Amino acid sequence: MSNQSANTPETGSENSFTPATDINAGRPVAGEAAARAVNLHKSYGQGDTTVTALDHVNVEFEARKFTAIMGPSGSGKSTLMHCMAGLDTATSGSAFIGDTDLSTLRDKEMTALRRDRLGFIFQSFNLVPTLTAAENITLPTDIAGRKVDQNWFEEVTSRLGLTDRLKHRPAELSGGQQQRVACARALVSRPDIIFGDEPTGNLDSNSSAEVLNILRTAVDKDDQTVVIVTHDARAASYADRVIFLADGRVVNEILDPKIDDILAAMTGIEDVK
Ligand SMILES: Nc1ncnc2c1ncn2[C@@H]1O[C@H](COP(=O)(O)OP(=O)(O)OP(=O)(O)O)[C@@H](O)[C@H]1O
Repeated sequence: MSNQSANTPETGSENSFTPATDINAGRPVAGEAAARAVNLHKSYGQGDTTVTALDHVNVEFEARKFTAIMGPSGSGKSTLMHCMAGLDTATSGSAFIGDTDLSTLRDKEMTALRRDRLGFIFQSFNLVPTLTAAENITLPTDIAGRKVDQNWFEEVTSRLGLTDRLKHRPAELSGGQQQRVACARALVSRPDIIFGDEPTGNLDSNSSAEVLNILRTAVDKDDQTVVIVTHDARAASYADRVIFLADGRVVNEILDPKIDDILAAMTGIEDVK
């Protein structure tokens, strides 16, 4: 399927975008789900001051695909990603990684799952300033007490153009290089799923394209699953699928997204609000 939502055939035709809620958006994916939210609900506060960040979300993230999550500010994107990645807990409902319901895990099991199966890339890089690039990249593997796969380390760092930067500390690297170090750190342990929260948010367009190409390659060549939150239609156009949130609900999705379709969908959602 190309260039249109599975359920909103009008998406993508010029001037004909209908900003209606797509009731099937977030429906079960065709292939195996690497992660899924089942009736996931997250609220903050109580009584009159309750804020609903996620409103009973059901969504699947297909294995070996690149999914982008978009939506207006405050629509629940980061909350969804953080609940899916075990970095935050939902008020009710379940977040699954593969067949594992995260709400059933004890702290130690959650730590092991995050370490063994998930990779993270954040907007703010989150590198340790006193360590070199190489040390930052291998830190999670070192902490886990595991041996770094040296061939894979060399492959990843060379693909990321970091070979001659490995002895530098973060302060001696550009923003784009620091984000590539953060990507290498997420890739080097070969996680099943890489979650990125605005992974290109602090980068110029060249560095953004590099990082997005790396994530695309992780899916196309290395059979990994990538899920990112982004505000940037260009970044989202690297994905196989974009899901759109509004007010804590999945309201639309586009498969094989093109930039214009993404922009039209975003405008539609903002107009409805
Ligand atoms: N710790 C918190 N306490 C209270 N409300 C919160 C908290 N964290 C998030 N929220 C609220 O939950 C809602 C969803 O927030 P979230 O950060 O998931 O949105 P977002 O779509 O990622 O926004 P942005 O694009 O601005 O980063 C917002 O209304 C936000 O104000």
